[in-house]
Amino acid sequence: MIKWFEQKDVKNHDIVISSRIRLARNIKKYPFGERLLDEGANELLENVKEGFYNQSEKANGFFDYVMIKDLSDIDKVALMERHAISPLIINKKGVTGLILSKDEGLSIMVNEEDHLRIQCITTGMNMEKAYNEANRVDDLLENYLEYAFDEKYGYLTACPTNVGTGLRASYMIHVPALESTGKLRIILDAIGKFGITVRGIYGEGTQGEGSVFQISNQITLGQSEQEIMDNLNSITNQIVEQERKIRSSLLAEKKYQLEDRVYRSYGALTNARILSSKEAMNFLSDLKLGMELELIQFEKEFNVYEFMMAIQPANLQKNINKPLIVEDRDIERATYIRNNLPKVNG
Ligand SMILES: Nc1ncnc2c1ncn2[C@@H]1O[C@H](COP(=O)(O)OP(=O)(O)OP(=O)(O)O)[C@@H](O)[C@H]1O
Repeated sequence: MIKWFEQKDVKNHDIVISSRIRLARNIKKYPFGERLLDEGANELLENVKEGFYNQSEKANGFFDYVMIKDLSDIDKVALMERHAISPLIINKKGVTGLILSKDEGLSIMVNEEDHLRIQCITTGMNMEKAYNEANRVDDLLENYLEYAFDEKYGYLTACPTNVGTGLRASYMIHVPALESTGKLRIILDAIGKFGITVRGIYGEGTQGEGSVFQISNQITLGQSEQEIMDNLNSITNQIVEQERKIRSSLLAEKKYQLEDRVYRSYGALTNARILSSKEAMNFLSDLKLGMELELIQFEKEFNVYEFMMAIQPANLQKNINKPLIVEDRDIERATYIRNNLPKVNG
């Protein structure tokens, strides 16, 4: 089955890498957060699993279930690098579980910050699809489990910042033109006023890498799901428009400098013997931009974002099938890229 990030031809796919919806839900009969002890957490996990698999006739064969503690450290981090689980659940002590669709687009994290974190990721700018899918799983679980819900406040959550809809909508964007011209900072400062926040490539507390960032709603209370998504869509459309405008003017005014940067990055990727993931991300970001502006063409089609994930520390170790210390990883990363990057045309 193809993964969510392997799908193509979705709106604004060049700039918007993916759309994500996550719903925070809790079950009424269990204590929230740290107050939930292992016994209750185990029972809750079994309940969720049973509820999900019994009600979704398609679940068997389309979804995998694992306890996070049963995964190796590399597998955990590899899933995080592919955005299937959050950094938080990796380090969380206690009983935590994951139900994950084969395409890795739909997941239910159990006993993360909240009892349930339902997440759907789709490729490109397609929040509606992400929302519909997450909603379907939410309805299915709600048939079986009694959620903690208050008439006045909405869904109750472990952290008050998620109360209400419990919804976070987010777009992962690649904005090299805005970043390199210093305009990104200005935009990011301004969008806070509209209740939108910017996070790094792996969410809260992480940095942007290779000009990839995530923008999401901060407010979950006092707005409907549709309002939250409309607000984020309108800001994202403006960011996409600005990024396109700057790309066009760079192309018109600094084509050679841009072309030079793209080819230097290609040169480094195909010749370097040691590459950190940060360096590789920056070079790949230049290639992505170069391809989209038709400054560079490859002999065969390739998805730069998929490549960006493949060279992250844990996924790299999985791809070459051996554990490595940092120094060796940087050498293997350079080798992996040299061996797998397609050749340029002409
Ligand atoms: N648009 C997106 N596409 C792919 N992955 C995403 C996207 N947005 C967020 N993620 C991933 O979701 C995970 C959690 O991100 P983040 O911490 O921002 O969200 P959260 O679930 O809302 O958490 P919290 O409620 O603790 O703030 C991270 O691994 C992040 O990379």
